[in-house]
Amino acid sequence: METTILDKILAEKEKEISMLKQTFHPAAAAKSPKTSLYDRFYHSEKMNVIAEIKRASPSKGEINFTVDPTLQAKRYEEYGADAISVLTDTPFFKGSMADLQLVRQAVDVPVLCKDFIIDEIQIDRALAAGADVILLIAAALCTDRLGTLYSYAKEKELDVLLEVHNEPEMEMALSVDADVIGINNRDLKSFVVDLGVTERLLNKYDHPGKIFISESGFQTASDVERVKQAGARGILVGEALMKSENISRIMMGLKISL
Ligand SMILES: O=C(O)c1ccccc1NCC(=O)[C@H](O)[C@H](O)COP(=O)(O)O
Repeated sequence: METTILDKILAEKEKEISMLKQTFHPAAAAKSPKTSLYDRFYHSEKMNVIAEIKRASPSKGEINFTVDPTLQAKRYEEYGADAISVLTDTPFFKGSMADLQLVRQAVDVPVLCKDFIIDEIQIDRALAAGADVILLIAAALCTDRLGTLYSYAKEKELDVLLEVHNEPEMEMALSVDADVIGINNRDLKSFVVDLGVTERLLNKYDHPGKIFISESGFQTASDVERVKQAGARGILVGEALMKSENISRIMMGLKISL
């Protein structure tokens, strides 16, 4: 079988985790009580925007190497971001946990540690760096491990954005009773981005109690309108914001009324 980029990323993560187990010793990091992502996003009257710090990606190469994460995060918050996602993977996205720490210090909105989490120690590290939310990707885990890591994060009072891309992964998310489900429009194996993925899955799975976030590929207000019509209450946007010289204008287009 062909090795995909996700396979390569996960192989790197295994190495990173072995190193981490030798070097990182989690102190009992206490999380300050905050409104949950679910409650925030549930009550909002505008499309919830998770704005991403994304220096590079496997599909696009360099996006913005020279970004100042502190300044970028402050701009995102000022122009209405409801949460900030920080890509902390280094080999493939050129991000770091240091980026996450800087963002944490700069803003009050929830901060998402966007990484490829397959082990509890990565959750401990995200918590220690100040994350409020972690990403779990169904495509990277079997259902049992997904459930174990989901419960582990929740026990530590972290919110979880559980990412899916197709029907079997949506079934996994529902089986662990995830309350915030991300639908990635990008196929992590082929890199094809299609907003129709959100439309198809939300047409099929009608779960009024869940918050659905549509991820990847947003450029214009009409893109956002499409996923709003499908039932998404939030979007996750990286490249369009990272490449823009006018974040305020882009953000205005994204924050449509719900
Ligand atoms: O973006 C990639 O090339 C990529 C490749 C492999 C795994 C994950 C990848 N991206 C992570 C994301 O899901 C996006 O950063 C996020 O949804 C924002 O997408 P965009 O607005 O299209 O930059």
